[in-house]
Formats: sequence, C-alpha cells, structure tokens
Amino acid sequence: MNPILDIQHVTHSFGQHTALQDISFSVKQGEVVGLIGRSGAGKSTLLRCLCALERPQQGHILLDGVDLTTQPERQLVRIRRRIGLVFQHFNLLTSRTVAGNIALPLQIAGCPRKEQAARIAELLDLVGLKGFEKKYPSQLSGGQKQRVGIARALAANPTLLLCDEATSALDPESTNSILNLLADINRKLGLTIVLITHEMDVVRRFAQRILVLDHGRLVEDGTLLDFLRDGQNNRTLQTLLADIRPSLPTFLTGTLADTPQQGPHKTIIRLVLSGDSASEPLFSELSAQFGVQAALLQGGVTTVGEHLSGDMILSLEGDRTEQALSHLKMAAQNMEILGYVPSHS
Ligand SMILES: Nc1ncnc2c1ncn2[C@@H]1O[C@H](COP(=O)(O)OP(=O)(O)OP(=O)(O)O)[C@@H](O)[C@H]1O
Repeated sequence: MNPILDIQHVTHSFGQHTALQDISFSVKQGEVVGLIGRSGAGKSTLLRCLCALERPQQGHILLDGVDLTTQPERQLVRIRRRIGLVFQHFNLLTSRTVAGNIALPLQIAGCPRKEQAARIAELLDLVGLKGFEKKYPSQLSGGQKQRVGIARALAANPTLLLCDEATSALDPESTNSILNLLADINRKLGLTIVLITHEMDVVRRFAQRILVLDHGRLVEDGTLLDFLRDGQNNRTLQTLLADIRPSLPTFLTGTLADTPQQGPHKTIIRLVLSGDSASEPLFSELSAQFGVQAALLQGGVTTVGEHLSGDMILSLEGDRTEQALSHLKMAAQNMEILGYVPSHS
C-alpha cells in the first residue's frame, strides 16, 4: 500500500540557517506518529511544509500521492482542506458558538446548511461534547476547547490530522483525556495522525512510532521500546528519555559503587521488558529459580500503544545474583548494571 504521507529529501533554509536538512520518512494510512524535538529542532518548519504553508527549497512532500511542492497555490487551497490541524492554543473564534466554530470548515467547503447541523451533532458526539452546541469558547475549560478544536479539524473529513503541541497548554488530566480521544478517533475512523511535540511523555503514551528531529535532521525513527533498548549511547535519545525514565532513588545515589563491595551487598539494575516478559511474575521467578530477592525501587510496567512495556530499577540480593543477571539478560529487552550498594541500604 502506498504511504498516505511521503516526505522525500526535504531541505529548507532561512537565509544562511538550515532549518530542515534532507528529511525523509513516510507514514502509512492509519498510523499514529509522534514527531519530537527540542526547541529550534525544526518541528514548526516541518509542520508548515506538511500543510503546504511553506514550500521547501528542496525535496518532495506527497500527500496521498499528490506532490504538494509542485502544486499551484489554488490547488494547495483545496489540498489544505484535506489536512485537519489541531493547535496548541485551540484558535477558536470567541464570537462564535461551539457549533459555529465547527461549522467554519463546512461552510468553506460549501456544505449545505441542513447537512452542517447533522455533521456538527455527529462530531460533538464523537468528541464527547453533546449538548455544548450553543456555548461560547469562554464558557469552556481548556480540555473542552481542545475537543472543539479537534471536532473542527475533523469536520471536513481530512485525510491526515496534524496536531501541533495539542496538549502543551493543558493540565495533566486534560492532556490524558485529549490523548485518549485522539487514540479513540484513530481507532474508530482509521485516521492517520501526526502529533508534533517537545514532550516525550506525550509521545510515550500515544504514538505507535516516534520520529526524533534534532538540529533540522531526522535522527531517529522507531518505537519507544527500540529507544529504551538501543538508546544507551545516544545522547539525543538519552536527553529525551530522561524526562520519562525512572531515576535512581536519591537515598541510593550517595552509596552506589561501580564494583561490588566486600560483604553482603545488593546489585542495582535497570531493566527494560516488553510483551510477554513484562507480564511474567518476575520477582517470584527470581526467588524460586535463583533464591535471589528482587525489590522494585523505581518505575514499573505500563501499556505503550497496544503492548505492555516495563522500565524499572531493581535491587537484587542473593548468592546466585550472577546467574539471575544472566537469566534477565536473556529474558529482557535490555539489562544494565547501575552499581552496587551495601545490603543495609
Ligand atoms: N521565519 C523564519 N526566519 C528565520 N529563521 C527561522 C524562521 N522560522 C524558523 N526559523 C529558525 O529555524 C529553526 C527551526 O525553527 P522551528 O520553529 O521550526 O523549531 P521548533 O522545533 O518548532 O522550535 P519550538 O519548539 O521552539 O517552536 C530555528 O533555529 C529558528 O530560529
């Protein structure tokens, strides 16, 4: 199947400054992709290119097979209607009601009045705002405003939904509910979603696949599990992952040594698990097979997309710790020894 979005060797500069450098990736129909990067990485510039507000100086951007970089402006106006945009600050018209805001793209598309009302009711139901038609944006919470923003973005049945820092202005609870809503929309409508953000925690919970932009270059393309497993020596990934990874408890940082001490000690490890291994009874297994006592110090198992994934810091203690470590190395996606502490720590 052809990709819904195909970015080929896109380069774009502002004067001497290269904001995007030879970017290539493609997105399949129905995929949920998180595009992450620090401030200045080039996210907004790429987003503007994706929705044809900026024409890259080099390369091609194909949306459903149509090259945006070669279309005349009047064609681009029509193509932009096929891209739903969700903004950080909602961009709602304060003088219009909720229904009036959602109606806007329908009016631009020339949708008959009767059909507009039915479509608005359908969209309000989809985003969980039934009965909110007559309210004004000033009467809504941030999360509700973003639901209106999403309904408006979906109104004209877009081919692609682009979310630009869609949760960055929201509190954690609203962020969660908006991410759940977007996941629900992806499941129900099979809509392709590209979510642009600087927050790893957002893509961690939501994206099936993560693209990392750094200094205008696409430096990573993979799943969170790929990054946790292989990112140990990758500074860009380490910086991004530091926001979401469990860290060593402070009460241990002072006593952690690089080599095992004389006398009874615990081995402190970081473990990345996925799929079956994340749901297995790890602690009882280590105890039964090796007589090793394992204690969870930080982290745990969470659901990432459809899969279970574990990222945790453990302490292990027992005479057969070496054998237990060899076993974990085989069973886990990644196992790293962080150091050793005296038993009484
Ligand atoms: N119109 C412009 N003129 C000149 N330089 C620009 C322009 N737009 C962006 N840049 C530069 O291009 C680089 C990428 O900017 P961009 O806004 O795409 O990054 P970003 O990842 O979206 O950052 P942020 O998260 O802070 O919004 C930056 O160095 C920025 O200063």
